[in-house]
Amino acid sequence: MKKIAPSILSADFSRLGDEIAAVEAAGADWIHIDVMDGHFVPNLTIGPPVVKSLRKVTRLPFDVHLMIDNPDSYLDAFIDAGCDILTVHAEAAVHLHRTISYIRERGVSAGVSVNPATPLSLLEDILPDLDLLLIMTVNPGFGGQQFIPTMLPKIRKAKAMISAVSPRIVIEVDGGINLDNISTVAQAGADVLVAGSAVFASGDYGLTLPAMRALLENSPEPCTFPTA
Ligand SMILES: O=C(CO)[C@H](O)[C@H](O)COP(=O)(O)O
Ligand SMILES: [Fe+2]
Repeated sequence: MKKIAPSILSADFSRLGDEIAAVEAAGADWIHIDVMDGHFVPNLTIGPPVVKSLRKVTRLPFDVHLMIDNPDSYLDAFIDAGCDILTVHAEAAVHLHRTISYIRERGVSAGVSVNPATPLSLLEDILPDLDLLLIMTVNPGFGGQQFIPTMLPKIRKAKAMISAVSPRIVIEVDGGINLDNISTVAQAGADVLVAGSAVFASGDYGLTLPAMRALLENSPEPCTFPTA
């Protein structure tokens, strides 16, 4: 089954615990947590202490998207804070294979994200070592941006690459996903759909998340990872 991962970047930061509980009640599968450092991207968000305190609120998998330079310096802090999936940007990690290997050695699923301008070919040689490939469909840094339509063929290409090499790898798509395009994005090959503003600005999570689920229900590709 395809998964929906609301991004708390667009939640009310003064009530993050309640917001997570509300999207869980409405049917969220994962909680997507955007970490920004003001260097790799021009925005600042949250760090390990916030992730640690949110860990008390839910047992849903925490899908932590690191948009930070020098991610190796912070892997332990986010793993210790309780993330289940830890994704670094290919553009930010100098020794990407070492970084991924370390995340997996620590018992956490390892993801790599690529910006819209970064070719998938960059990952060709390490693809079998990934658990998750996160394709950015906006330029990272902010919620509420428009999906970049030229990313659709990139998702299809990623699906073909992964099917040939290691079909267990999950494809996650992040940026500008809403009720109008979620079905198309899923059919292109996305297993996990991140949605921030489309969920949290919708006013009624109990309507929006089931509506997204209904649009995904005909999606043919199973996603069995992780099971928590
Ligand atoms: O990584 C991100 C931005 O860098 C966010 O996860 C993403 O933008 C989700 O927000 P929205 O669905 O509003 O585009
Ligand atoms: Fe994200």
